[in-house]
Amino acid sequence: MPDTPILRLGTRRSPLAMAQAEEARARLCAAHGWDVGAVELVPVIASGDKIQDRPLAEIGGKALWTRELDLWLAEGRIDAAVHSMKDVETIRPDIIAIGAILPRADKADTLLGAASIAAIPQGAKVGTSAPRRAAQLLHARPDLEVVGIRGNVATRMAKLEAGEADATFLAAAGLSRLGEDNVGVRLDPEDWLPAPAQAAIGIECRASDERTREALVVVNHAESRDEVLAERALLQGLGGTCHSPIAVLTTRTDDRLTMRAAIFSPDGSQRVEGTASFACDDLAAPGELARTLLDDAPPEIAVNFGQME
Ligand SMILES: NCc1[nH]cc(CCC(=O)O)c1CC(=O)O
Repeated sequence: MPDTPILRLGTRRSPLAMAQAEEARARLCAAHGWDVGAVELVPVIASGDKIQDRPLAEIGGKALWTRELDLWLAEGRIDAAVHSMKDVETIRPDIIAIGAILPRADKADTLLGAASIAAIPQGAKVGTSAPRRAAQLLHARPDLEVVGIRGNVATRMAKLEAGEADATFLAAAGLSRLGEDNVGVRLDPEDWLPAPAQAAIGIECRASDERTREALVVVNHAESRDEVLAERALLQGLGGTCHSPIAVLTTRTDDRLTMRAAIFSPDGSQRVEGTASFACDDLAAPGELARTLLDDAPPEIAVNFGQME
């Protein structure tokens, strides 16, 4: 093991964050031929991890996951930081760059507690704090009751066992990265649209740090990056915040992306959907799709859009 690591990689401390950081480390070491000691994992406690009992949207949004790691990056205490790109704000500080997007995993959500959305018993309680999952569910099943549920994957599964809810959702990617591949039912992303950037792990660094940028670009997965940047451009165009129910599925054929996006009113009663097909590096096209969706959106939807984070 080298005495000093080549790269100090910051991460949140939850089991899922640590698993993602291990994956990032393994890919970096394999790509560069480094031994495992070359990448030091530096666990940092995020504000979002300290507050577990209130919905994320209520306590300050996505910045709760990035603020501490951003600070550690800015101060040079770490060289890079691993994130679930789904949790990273659309607009980032200028000093921070996305150095790599790792190969994206399964974008699907998993349903726990019922065999399908249709099979959830009439009037049942479904636990989720995600505006997209709540609105998409109520759109299909207005009879159901959505109850807030937060915490890491293990906590949420325990809350389901304890009867706090009859069913809940977890991202298939998170479950699989925790080795929980055999729980629940995978919801086909064509029918149940995922969140922007779901299942994508990003590694950020200081924009000015050429040495780290060169180290990270080697593990960048170009196709995944195209999708993630396109979905983030859609979010930016929509002025979406953590209160905005936004669902999107991007698929690729050769060098073109096809994006299907839907926005909802929080109670699911209103839904607007649109599709666009564009060259994989055309980041203006998702912005245009966003404008089309907003033009069609009734006030019940629009109220949660068109804002900055
Ligand atoms: N909202 C929390 C969150 N952020 C990232 C994941 C894991 C899935 C991913 O990598 O996108 C999860 C858990 C979940 O949604 O079940």
